[in-house]
Amino acid sequence: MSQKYPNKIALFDDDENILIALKLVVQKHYSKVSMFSVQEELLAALEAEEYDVLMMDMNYTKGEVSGAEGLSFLNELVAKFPSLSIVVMTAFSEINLAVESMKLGAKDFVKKPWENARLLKTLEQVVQLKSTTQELQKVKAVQRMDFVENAAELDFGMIGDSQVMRDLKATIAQVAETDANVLVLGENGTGKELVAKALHAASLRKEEAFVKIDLGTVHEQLFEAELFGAKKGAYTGLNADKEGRMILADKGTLFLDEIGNLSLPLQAKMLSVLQNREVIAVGDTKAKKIDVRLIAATNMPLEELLDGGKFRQDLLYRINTVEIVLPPLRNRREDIDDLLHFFKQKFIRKYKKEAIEFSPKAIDEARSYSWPGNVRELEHAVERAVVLAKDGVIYASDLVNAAKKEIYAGPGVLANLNLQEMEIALINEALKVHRGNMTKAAKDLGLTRAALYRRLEKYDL
Ligand SMILES: Nc1ncnc2c1ncn2[C@@H]1O[C@H](COP(=O)(O)OP(=O)(O)OP(=O)(O)O)[C@@H](O)[C@H]1O
Repeated sequence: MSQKYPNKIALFDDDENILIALKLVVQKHYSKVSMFSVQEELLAALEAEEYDVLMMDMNYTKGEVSGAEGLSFLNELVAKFPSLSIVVMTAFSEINLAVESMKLGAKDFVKKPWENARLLKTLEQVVQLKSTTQELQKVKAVQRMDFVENAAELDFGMIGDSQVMRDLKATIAQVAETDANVLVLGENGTGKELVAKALHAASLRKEEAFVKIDLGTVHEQLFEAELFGAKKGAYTGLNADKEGRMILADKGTLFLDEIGNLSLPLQAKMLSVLQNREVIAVGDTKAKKIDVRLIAATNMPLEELLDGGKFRQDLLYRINTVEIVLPPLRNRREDIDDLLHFFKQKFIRKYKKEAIEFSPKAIDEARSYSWPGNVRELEHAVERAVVLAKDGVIYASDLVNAAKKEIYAGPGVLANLNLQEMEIALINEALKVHRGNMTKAAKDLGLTRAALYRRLEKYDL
C-alpha cells in the first residue's frame, strides 16, 4: 500500500502502550487514526464525527478476563453506530469471544499478539467491504425506485433476487404478452396480487383497465349484479342501470382473487361466462360480449381446492392455462434482506423520517423468523418499526418480536383454544419479548405487576 486510504480509524484499548504500537502500524496506511482508552471519550468522539472502522480490544479493562464487559460495550456500540465497522481484538486463547463478538455485529477479529501484515489485511478487507456495501446499497436503492416507477419495463416492482424470484419474473415476462389465463397460487401475503398487476402492466392490455374482484367478499346474492351488472328495477332499490365489473374489465384484465371461495352454483355461472365470453346483466335479456384476460388467485393449495369436489375441474382447466406458484417467504429467505431495506426506504419516505438503520441482530432475527404472514407481515413489521424507531435504529425487539407477538394474538392462528394454555403461552411470550422485564411484560399483557406475579406462581413459570 503506497497511498493512504482516506478512511478514519478509531483504536480503543485501555493499555496506552498497545494503543501506541497499534497506531504506529495503522497510521502509515490510513489518513486519520485516533486513539481512545476511556469508553466515554470514545463514545463522544464517535458521536461527534463519523469513523469508518473501530478496532477495539475485548479485554480492555485491566484484570478483566471474561470479556463480558467488552461484549456489552460492543453491543452498545453496534446499536448506537450501525454504520461503523467494528474489528475486535481478542487474546489467542479466546476464539469464543471473537465468535460471540461477530454474532453481535463485529465485522472481523484480530488475535493478540498480532502480526502487522495480517492486521492490516483484516482492516483493508473491512474497509473495502464497507465501501462496496455502501455502493451496492446506493445503486440498488436507485434501481428499486425505478422499478416502482417503471414497473412494467423493469422489474414489475417485485423485490427479491432469489432464484425463485428471478424465475418468476422471467415467467411473467414470457406469459404477460400472451392472452393466456393465469392461476396464481400462494399463501396469503406472498404477492399474488402484485403478480397479477405485473402481468397486466407488461401485457398488451396495459392501457386498459385492471379490475379486481375479491370473491371472498362478494355477497352470494349480489354476485351476478356485481359481476355482470343489473338493469334498473331488477331488484328493489335499484334506480339506475348498474355496470357489472366484468364489463368494466372489457378489453383489460380481470383479476379474480380468492377464487377458492366461490360456491358451486357460482362456479357454474362463472364457467358459462368464460366459455361463452359473454355476460347477461340481471333483468336483461341480451348478452354482452366481453373480452377479458383472466387472472385468478387462491391461497389454497390445488389439491385442497379440488379435494371433495369443492371446485369444478372444468372451471379449473379454464383458468389455469398457466400456473404461477409463489413460495412462502420462509422458503426464499435470500429475499428477506432486500425486502427489509426496500420497505424501510419506502416508509422513511412516507413518514418523512431521517435515516434509519437495522441493528445487525434485527436483520439476523428477521432472516431466521418464519414470517407466516409472508411479505405482507414483513411490510407491516417494517412500517411499524420505522414509525416507532428512536435514535435511527430498528432493534430486533421492534421488528421480529413485535411481529411474532402480533401473529400470536391474531385470530385464526392460535395453536389451540384452551384458555389456560393460551394464558401461559402469552405470558411466556410477553416475558420473552421484554427479556424478562416484569413491568413491561405486565403492561403488554394488560395486567398489574402483582397480577403477573400471581400468575407466574400459579402456573409455576
Ligand atoms: N416481491 C415483492 N416485492 C415488493 N413488495 C411485495 C412483494 N411481494 C409482496 N409485496 C407486497 O406485500 C403486500 C402483500 O402482497 P399481495 O397483496 O400481492 O399478496 P397476496 O398474495 O395477494 O395476498 P392475499 O392472498 O392475502 O390477498 C403488498 O403490499 C405487496 O405490494
